[in-house]
Amino acid sequence: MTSIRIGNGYDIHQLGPDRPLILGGVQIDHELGLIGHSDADVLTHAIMDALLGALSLGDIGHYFPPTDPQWKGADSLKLLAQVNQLIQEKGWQVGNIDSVIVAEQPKMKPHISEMRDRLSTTLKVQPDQVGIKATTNERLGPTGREEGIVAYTVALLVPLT
Ligand SMILES: Nc1ccn([C@@H]2O[C@H](COP(=O)(O)O)[C@@H](O)[C@H]2O)c(=O)n1
Ligand SMILES: C[C@@]1(CO)OP(=O)(O)OP(=O)(O)OC[C@H]1O
Repeated sequence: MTSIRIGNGYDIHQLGPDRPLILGGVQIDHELGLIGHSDADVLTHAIMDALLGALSLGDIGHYFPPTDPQWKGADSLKLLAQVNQLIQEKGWQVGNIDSVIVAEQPKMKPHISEMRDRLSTTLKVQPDQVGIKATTNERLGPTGREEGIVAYTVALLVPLT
């Protein structure tokens, strides 16, 4: 019987005007926001894919199709709560997750503590089980040109106790 499972997740969303910038469930003041069918919370999407991937359960598009009007403007933290429920029903829980946000602007550092609080509450774990880091892309490529924001996540699952 396997006693740990690992998964990884990646997502990218385009930046544009007249959209909120929501990352890890936290709305951040910025002149541009992320474009998507849902609230386009790229960090929470990467986390969901990492959790699903750890149990070979497919990806978020399978559970929340971007073609389904039900998910228009969806609060991604609510989707994460559903994914967390699914992994718990399968007998697993989050051991820890670690994410990187790639964004030229704005500075994430002032918001990371609140993101960790919101995500850990949703995942029913402690904030120290949710790592979030940020980096610029040194002005290189689409993220460096501020055309979008990327997030990567690695997740470790342990048996539910
Ligand atoms: N959107 C961002 C990007 C970076 N940070 C913080 O700045 C540090 C330096 O970033 P470099 O890309 O120049 O290496 C990084 O370690 C983060 O602490 C940030 O808060 N928000
Ligand atoms: C959660 C969903 C729901 O439409 O969000 P989107 O904003 O479409 O974002 P994307 O990461 O392109 O695909 C995931 C979707 O399942």
